[in-house]
Amino acid sequence: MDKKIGFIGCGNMGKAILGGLIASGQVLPGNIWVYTPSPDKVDALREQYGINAAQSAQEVAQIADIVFGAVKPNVMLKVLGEVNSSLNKDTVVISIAAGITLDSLAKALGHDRKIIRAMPNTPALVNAGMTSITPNALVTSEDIADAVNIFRSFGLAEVVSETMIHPVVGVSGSAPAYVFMFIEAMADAAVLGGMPRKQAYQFAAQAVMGSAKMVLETGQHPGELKDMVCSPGGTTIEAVKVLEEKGFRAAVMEAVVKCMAKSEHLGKS
Ligand SMILES: NC(=O)C1=CN([C@@H]2O[C@H](COP(=O)(O)OP(=O)(O)OC[C@H]3O[C@@H](n4cnc5c(N)ncnc54)[C@H](OP(=O)(O)O)[C@@H]3O)[C@@H](O)[C@H]2O)C=CC1
Ligand SMILES: O=C(O)[C@@H]1CCC=N1
Repeated sequence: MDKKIGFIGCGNMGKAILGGLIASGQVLPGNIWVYTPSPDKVDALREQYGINAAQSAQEVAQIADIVFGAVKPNVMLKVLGEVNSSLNKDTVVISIAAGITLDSLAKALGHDRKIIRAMPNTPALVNAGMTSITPNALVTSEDIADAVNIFRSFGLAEVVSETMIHPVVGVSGSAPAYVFMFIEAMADAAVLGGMPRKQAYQFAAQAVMGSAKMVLETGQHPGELKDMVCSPGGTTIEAVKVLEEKGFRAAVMEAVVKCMAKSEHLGKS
């Protein structure tokens, strides 16, 4: 793609997108402009990836065809409002902020602006991201195809209606955090069993990745795949019983429900 891509803000999530995009070869580093308020952080990104360090958010807005707003939700509308007059007529603005609706983005940017609300996740950095894309009515099918290509260059991406955004945050945007906790806990137990820590993380992470791949690639129900592991009178069913007794599934569901509720609350505040 020869479009110019801009990042206003480039912390944990912005860096994951930037790193994934460059690794995919879809966009050349020379076609990417990044601004963050700390010059040393932009310089570090320029050294690591060879991108252009912008002096201001306005500079990114002037140059880029597609501008990522990758700042925290509490400053997103202010930051985008301040660069609005620097954007070109056809620029597509992609906000990745949790809880910031297309409606509030249009209020900050004007109702004639092409806006996409996206919800990515940090595995973008290792080519395994999952992103939802929700365009407003002004975004053309060509712009949508560009956005889908960008997000698919480092994982999976689906266009969804804005009503799906809270489940998306719960089941993919925030989900890496719960999965990392699960990996950490399994590895801690393996360490308790005598395994060296580094090896424990490798075994736990590979088990999670392999299991996820089986769900995605076999099309079989997760319960069926679980049953395939549980030998009668074996080791696994002992572990499964404890997870059921401790309310593992209910805890995960409750956590995701809380996450969705917070996403909804952010959208109203
Ligand atoms: N982290 C995640 O897993 C996910 C995050 N998101 C969304 O991504 C967004 C960013 O989150 P995350 O990357 O975690 O946050 P970070 O705090 O890691 O990054 C925020 C970035 O914004 C920059 N920034 C702060 N103030 C301004 C400003 N006034 N103008 C321009 N840039 C500014 C920061 O620069 P500096 O460091 O120089 O202050 C930093 O680069 C949020 O809206 C969040 O909802 C969405 C999906 C997943
Ligand atoms: O915790 C958050 O608010 C952001 C949104 C999704 C993942 N991280």
